Amino acid sequence: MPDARTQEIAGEQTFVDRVYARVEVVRAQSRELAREGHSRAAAGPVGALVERDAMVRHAASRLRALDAEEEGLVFGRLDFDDGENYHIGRLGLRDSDREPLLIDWRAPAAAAFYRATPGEPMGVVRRRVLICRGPKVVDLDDDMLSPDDAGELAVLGEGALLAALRRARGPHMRDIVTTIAREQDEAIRAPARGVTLITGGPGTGKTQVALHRAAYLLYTDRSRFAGGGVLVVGPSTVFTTYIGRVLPALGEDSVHLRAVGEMVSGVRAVRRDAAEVAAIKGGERMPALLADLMWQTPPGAPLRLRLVYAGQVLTLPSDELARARRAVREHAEATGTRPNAARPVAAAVLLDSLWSRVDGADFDRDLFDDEVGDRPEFRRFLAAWWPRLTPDRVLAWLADRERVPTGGAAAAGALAASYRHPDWSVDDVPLLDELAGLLGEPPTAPAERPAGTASRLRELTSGPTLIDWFALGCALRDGWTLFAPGLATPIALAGPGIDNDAVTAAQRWAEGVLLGEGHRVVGWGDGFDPYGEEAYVPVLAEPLPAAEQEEEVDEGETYAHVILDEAQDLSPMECRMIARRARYASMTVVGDLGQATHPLAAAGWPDLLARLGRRDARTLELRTGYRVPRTIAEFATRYLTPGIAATQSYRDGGDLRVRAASDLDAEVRRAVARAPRDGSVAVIAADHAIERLAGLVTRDDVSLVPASLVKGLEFDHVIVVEPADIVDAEPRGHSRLYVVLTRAVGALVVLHRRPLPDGPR
Ligand SMILES: Nc1ncnc2c1ncn2[C@@H]1O[C@H](COP(=O)(O)OP(=O)(O)OP(=O)(O)O)[C@@H](O)[C@H]1O
Repeated sequence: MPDARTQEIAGEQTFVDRVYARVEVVRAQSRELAREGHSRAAAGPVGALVERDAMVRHAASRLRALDAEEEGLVFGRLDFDDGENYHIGRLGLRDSDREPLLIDWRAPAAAAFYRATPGEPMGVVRRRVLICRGPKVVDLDDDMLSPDDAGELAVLGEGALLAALRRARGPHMRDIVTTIAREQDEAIRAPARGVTLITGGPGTGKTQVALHRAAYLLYTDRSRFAGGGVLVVGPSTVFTTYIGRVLPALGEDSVHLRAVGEMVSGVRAVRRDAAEVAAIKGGERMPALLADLMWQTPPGAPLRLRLVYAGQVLTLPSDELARARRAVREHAEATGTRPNAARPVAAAVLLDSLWSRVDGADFDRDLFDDEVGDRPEFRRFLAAWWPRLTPDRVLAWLADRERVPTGGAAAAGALAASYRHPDWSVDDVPLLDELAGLLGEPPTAPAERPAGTASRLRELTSGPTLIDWFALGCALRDGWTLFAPGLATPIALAGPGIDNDAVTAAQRWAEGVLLGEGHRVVGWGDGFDPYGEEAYVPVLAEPLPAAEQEEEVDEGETYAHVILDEAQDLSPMECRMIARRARYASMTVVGDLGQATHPLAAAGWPDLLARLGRRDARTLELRTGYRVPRTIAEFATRYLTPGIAATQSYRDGGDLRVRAASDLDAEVRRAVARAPRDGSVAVIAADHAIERLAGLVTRDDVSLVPASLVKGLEFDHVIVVEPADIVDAEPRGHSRLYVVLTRAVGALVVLHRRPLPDGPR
């Protein structure tokens, strides 16, 4: 006769078998849908494409979700006081009658699974965690929530939680969907709008909450968040790799997960600059400094312009060219024109200077502009004197002390030295991003610009909006066709039959549009439309003053929700880079001021929110630490910044060994050799010591990690080498050591030859 528990397990197994059978049916249906979608597209007309895409996308994502959830698909059950019960799983499923079979953990009905307590049972009498291995139920963990049955429970699902915490850590973080704690659930399900600030000490589950929140938001409003995009930003590539599997395991692969060093496409920076350099690059003065730098004379620009016109030698010497460059900048800044769009302005200013040197009243200014402006030698000079600038090209000028007022010689030297590396640092990335916006793109030249229209189009391409063409076509069809800036297709058509009134009306209308773009039309002339057909093109006057122009909105890469992990460390420049992508986004900001190590880390959360351009946030605090056992946490707390509350460890015990050693290298070798073979092991030391230690850490299964890269990571067994070196390496060395000492899940070995550092004052 099987005991009651075995019977219960068997009962749950029957249910889980039903779920898996249903999964197979749905999987087959999804495959069929995908196949059908493909065959319809192969056979059908173009119109079927849209339908096909929607079908295939839906089927594919369903299939992916089902594959990802193979393990532990069903993990919970709630029994209510009215006799009802239902099961909770990683995804929602209906049976063949469309009745709910399994409730998605993110659904409102599943919230009670994480939140019901004996004091506030929410109608739940029993909360059951199913412990499964694949499709097999191996154990159950019940909480009876009726006060009569159980009294006060310390923690819901304690058995399952302890089992999860004791499990050896691997190279990747695992999701916690089975054991989310109540305070964590409140943070995960907080409303999407505005800013949600989630704080808590090391190991309180902030990263887990951030990732589960991303999955939750996508579940609650998929069209908004999948369409607009969700961005999760982490401190390093090591970190994003470590957490990279959690969202796919939760069935979400549409979230953009990026390290700060990977926010600019084409750049993958992993190296951090020394604190003094990071403090310059990340600082509030940098935007103004870059905005000045980009107008400076590019290295290698020609120093003199010499031309012969009508037998006269016209020369612009270097001081005149410097004056001209200032004039271009003034004009461009007044009209909101960015450097890469300002070459036509540069051409006009140079032609002005050259014209002022022409001797004789018989020459015509327009003819002069057209003739000289189109000369190859003038074009070549212009391209060299006003080259197209790229962010990396301008950023490299920061290494030139003559150009950059950085303060002391030591700081300037350190800044210059930072650019001797062959690669960019993480601290350079926000600067590259800022410059990309500041420099702008050059106006795209029409494929074949008809001769003689150069001067007419010149001002069109120098305004704040890139204008490729603005033309009124009258030969393309019977009527008129109006083309707007940058569009190859017409924005308005009229016809049939061209009469003068219609053309005049169209011109007036076009002039109104152009005025809105900040240009005054002084006449119309012959030109070509985007198809190369003859058309009227507007002859434009100077752009109107900037104040009367509409502000340009550069959409760039933006998201519907942005989640920032380890946000305490974001410098002002990093915040600007993120804020540009979060222009229309709600945000989740996650961090711990006790782990702030960046030299420009914000003094407090209001300060950080202000850097992000936000003011108010709903704040949720996580108080229980799930990673670090108490003994280790207490040791680490001596390096915690005064005034910040220590985290309460959920777990007792922990294995802490602090050993003074006269032969540190021998001690490191010994500690590595003795480290356990199961679970993850790391040796952590000051960055400058890593190369030396590489020869001592000979086991492949032991990671050697520089202190600057351990943020957000965890290991079962941690060996910390020479804490005093870690503290001395940077201004916020105590916080760095605090981060290092809070990485251990099971055991911490601290090896030192120098005295252990004192705590911060
Ligand atoms: N409810 C939970 N159930 C099981 N494990 C949990 C739970 N909450 C947190 N953990 C585990 O605790 C560890 C720490 O979580 P996490 O890394 O999210 O904390 P953190 O607050 O981001 O830490 P840090 O600030 O040090 O980076 C992880 O192994 C995580 O899986």
